[in-house]
Amino acid sequence: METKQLIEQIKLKKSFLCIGLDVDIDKIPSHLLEETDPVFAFNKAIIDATHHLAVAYKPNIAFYEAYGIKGWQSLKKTIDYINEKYPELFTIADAKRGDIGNTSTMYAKAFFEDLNFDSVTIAPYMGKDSVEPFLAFKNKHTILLALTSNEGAFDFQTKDVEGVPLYQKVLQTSKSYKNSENLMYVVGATKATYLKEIRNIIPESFLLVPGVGAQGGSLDEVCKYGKTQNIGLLINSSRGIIYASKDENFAQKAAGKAKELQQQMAAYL
Ligand SMILES: O=c1ccn([C@@H]2O[C@H](COP(=O)(O)O)[C@@H](O)[C@H]2O)c(=O)[nH]1
Repeated sequence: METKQLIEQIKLKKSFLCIGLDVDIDKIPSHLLEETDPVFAFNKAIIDATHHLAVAYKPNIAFYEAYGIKGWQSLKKTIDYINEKYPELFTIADAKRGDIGNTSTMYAKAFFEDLNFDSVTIAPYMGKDSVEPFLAFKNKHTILLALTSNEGAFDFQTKDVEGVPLYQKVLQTSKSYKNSENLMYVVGATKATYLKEIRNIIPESFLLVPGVGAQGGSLDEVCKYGKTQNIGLLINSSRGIIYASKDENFAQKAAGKAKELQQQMAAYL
């Protein structure tokens, strides 16, 4: 998907909500366990109930890999369902990959060609030749970890490197990569105050912002410091939406939680 289509959807839906499909079989309603593929049944119900309130969906790949072949099949069915029924939705494989170039190319093929995601999250630690194979794909987006939402972000990401914090070095250096127009970045909602500095370096790039809801980040703070003219934000909530209820009406309850966030977002559009 081209960035301009994503921006059109944000304006149309008055939403920059990304719903995280982090499906833990122990947390889904028990009646779904009778289905042939409970994870897909859960995702399908959540997507059908919330697609008008969100512009993006982000399955975290760990939640599928944890169930082996079955998990990968559930992931494939989920992405195929979105691409066929709701092609206007932006899809993110939260996989945090990155390796030597030869291997990164195969990761890129897996997520962009075989699964047909619009974007994938990448760890920047191995540098330019580990990121550029992802950037080579037209109309696909590489979402580089910049400043993550967890406490451990302070172990390395904020440490000084040649006079600037490492996360700022990642932002600056990545701008020189080939096809850098295909870059987006991850910045945690729990680090909202850093967004002012971040916007000085990357004024227009889209940011994937996890950490509202279960991790306690504030949507208003993120918008205050990180919003651009085109919004430039995809704010993710996973557990806070998908586990709103364990009852038969779980999808409607999830839609209620998504609507709360969408209405907050509408005020900025
Ligand atoms: O810095 C980061 C990067 C990725 N994540 C992922 O986002 C979701 C957040 O889930 P919640 O349930 O809304 O807390 C999850 O998949 C994380 O692995 C992140 O939280 N922070």
